[in-house]
Amino acid sequence: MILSPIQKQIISTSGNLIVRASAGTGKTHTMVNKIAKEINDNKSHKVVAAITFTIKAAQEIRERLTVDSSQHFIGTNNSFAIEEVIKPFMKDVYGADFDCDMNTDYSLKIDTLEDGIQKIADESTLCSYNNNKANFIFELAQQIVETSTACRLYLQAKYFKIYIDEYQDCDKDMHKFFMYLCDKLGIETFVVGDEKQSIYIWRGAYPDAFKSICQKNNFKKIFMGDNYRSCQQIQNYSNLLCEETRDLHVPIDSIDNIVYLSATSNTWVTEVLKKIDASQNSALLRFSNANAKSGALLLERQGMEYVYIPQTPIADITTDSAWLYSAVAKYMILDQYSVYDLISEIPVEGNDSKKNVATIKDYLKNIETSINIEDVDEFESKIQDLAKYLGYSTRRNHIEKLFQTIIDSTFHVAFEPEKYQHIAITFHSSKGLEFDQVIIFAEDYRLSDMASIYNHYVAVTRARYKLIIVRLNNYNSDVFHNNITEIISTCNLHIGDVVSLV
Ligand SMILES: Nc1ncnc2c1ncn2[C@@H]1O[C@H](COP(=O)(O)OP(=O)(O)OP(=O)(O)O)[C@@H](O)[C@H]1O
Repeated sequence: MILSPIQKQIISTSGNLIVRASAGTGKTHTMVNKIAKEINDNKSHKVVAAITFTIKAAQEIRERLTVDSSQHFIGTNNSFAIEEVIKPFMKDVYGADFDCDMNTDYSLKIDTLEDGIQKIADESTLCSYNNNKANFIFELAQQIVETSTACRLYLQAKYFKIYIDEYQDCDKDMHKFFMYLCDKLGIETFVVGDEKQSIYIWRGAYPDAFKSICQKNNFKKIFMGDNYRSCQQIQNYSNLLCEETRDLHVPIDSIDNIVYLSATSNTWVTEVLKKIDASQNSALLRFSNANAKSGALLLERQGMEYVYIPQTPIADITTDSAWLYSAVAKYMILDQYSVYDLISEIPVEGNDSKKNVATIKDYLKNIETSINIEDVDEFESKIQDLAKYLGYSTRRNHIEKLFQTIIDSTFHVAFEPEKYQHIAITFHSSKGLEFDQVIIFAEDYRLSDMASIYNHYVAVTRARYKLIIVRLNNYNSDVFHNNITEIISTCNLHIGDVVSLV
């Protein structure tokens, strides 16, 4: 892929930099190229930290990097705070009692920093606050970095640059921590994100933090607006949703790529199927799993095979063994997933895994045998053997969820959604994905606040060339309709100028 001039400019800009990147602008591609270049140019012994929100995104960066990244930290924001600050330096601030191995379990809740610290002392477990607007891990990491000289010297001596992806999803505590590393410790920082794609405000994400970096004098700013994914009409529609991008609207001749379809709950399926090209892929994106599931069923009944991609029982596990459950499930379910794939998922940021392939294979064979005889006790003990070998702890209820995920084949599609041409999922799980055609429902986006507008923006920008917005005859759809009409009218346009009304 040839880099665009703006992508090249981002790669060659040194120093602190914030990139505001609209959907489909190739931000991951650009960040990976930038990291590779700056690692190559680096003449010191120092390394970089590439920080993302999910293990999957971190793996994607590691896989895409064309340079040796084994000495560098590539991992999630939480693992950075835990592995680089809390685990090594907690004892420096809170005493030798904290020189211990720590697990994480974010389903365990506490109310205060003191309670959380006590939990670490008593159970060696890092948990999370009941109040999801506050972040225990990053509050603790902040305390440690501010108090421990050794911690500060360590970070300054080790890192020449920190890259943070999806910054709009950072909460206040993460933002404070990362800005401390940048402003107080002088570690060069690159952040990329898009406030318009902030779909986690409900769980503490604070897009104003991202916007506030744009006001900082010590950061250069670049805006990426060229969407390589969506056709011009879909770009226009998405750009009209937020004030900052409204001036990117480009007049076009045809408005057939977005269909705004009024229907009833009895007629929408027939009407949608008239507009969908069966030979191209498509996704039905809904707010709730229940609606995604029932929508897929209705579409399927009328002859188009839509596969509902469910949330698996293991998806809500929040301990640090979560990756292991997911990897074991993939190993058992997917033909193409090998022991090497499982090993590549071990979250050992900055270090190559030293685990023995043959040993892991033996453990996996034992697990497979226990599944074949459907013996959950035996399964538990075999999972425990593997987890212990890899240095992880397990819980009975999590193992039961894993067992259920593997033996109930209805969950298997969730491990290879790309195999299916037409899928139905929640729009939260569509983040980062793209489809030729996307079907959404007006009732899922009231557009009465920024959180709802951002949700709509993310869903809309998943589409390459066709977007179908279904307007059912109900109150929420009417609220959507009134708000979208008003938003579009602020640009002196009428809804019929922007979408094709059916
Ligand atoms: N310079 C380029 N030339 C052509 N295509 C590009 C270029 N950069 C990115 N693309 C393509 O644009 C699409 C969007 O890229 P990518 O998924 O990396 O964007 P993104 O910014 O991460 O998107 P989002 O934030 O919406 O998930 C991809 O299909 C990618 O291959």
